[in-house]
Amino acid sequence: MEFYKYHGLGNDYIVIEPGQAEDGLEPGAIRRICHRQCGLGADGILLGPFFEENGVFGVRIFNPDGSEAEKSGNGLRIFAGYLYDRGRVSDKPFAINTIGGRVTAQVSDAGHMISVEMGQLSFTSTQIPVTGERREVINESMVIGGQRLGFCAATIGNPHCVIVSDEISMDQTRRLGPVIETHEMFPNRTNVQFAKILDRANLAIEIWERGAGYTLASGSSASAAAAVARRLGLCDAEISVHMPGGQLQIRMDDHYHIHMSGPVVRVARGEIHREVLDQPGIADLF
Ligand SMILES: N[C@@H](CCC[C@H](N)C(=O)O)C(=O)O
Repeated sequence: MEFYKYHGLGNDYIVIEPGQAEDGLEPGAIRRICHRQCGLGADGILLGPFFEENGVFGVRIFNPDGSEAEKSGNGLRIFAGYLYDRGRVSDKPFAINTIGGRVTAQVSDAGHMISVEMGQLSFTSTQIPVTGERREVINESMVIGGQRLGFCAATIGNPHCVIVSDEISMDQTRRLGPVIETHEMFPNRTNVQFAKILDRANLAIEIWERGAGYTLASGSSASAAAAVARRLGLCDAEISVHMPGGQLQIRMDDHYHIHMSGPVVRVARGEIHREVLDQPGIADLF
């Protein structure tokens, strides 16, 4: 099975064309390929392009636990870079369909910089989804491990829970992230961001990704955290989001249509051996 690997600020994805995985990619195969020790290792797999109406490119996005994500900011920037490298798009804007909605991508600097119009972010509980009556999920609280945490929730196609805090750390994110990800308030689970406001144009986040765990960067997480910071009146409309893997630039209008841009790096291309997919037991290790 031929693969291409890229990363966006340390958030790494494998691109596989549908023709290379004729039986599709079942969750066990995804877990084996993404496994850091026994497979290729990745924060997810991008299966595409699927060609849809009017030449729009379609992609399916899988998490390393085998679940399917509706959207991924870095995943989409990487997929756009892949299409550019394969000569399927130029430096003009083009559309990509995800199950979380259509986005517009644009490649620049010979495939090193990629921007995506991510769509419109919403804070509405029924869209995210968050349990309970329909409302905007702003400044709510929950008790996690005996600690009361204030949070906001949002969707840009995939769900996010943003906790604004004066102190953020990898340890806290690794400890509380999985508990919040699977909290009963979030029936589809959630991505989690701990966010520290640096000033009106800069925000730092630590990320726990649904289905992937602790990651160095996430485009949809950066979008959600920036939108929450603006909604709370703490930041302006153009924000640099600082993550352990580097920075993404986020810009939004008054209706939370999000524009994101940042770098993508080509890592490798090659062949995934059949025996990776045949390893018994590995699929349960995630
Ligand atoms: N890395 C991503 C998000 C990938 C999907 C996420 N784990 C989910 O399940 O929603 C990004 O850059 O946005």
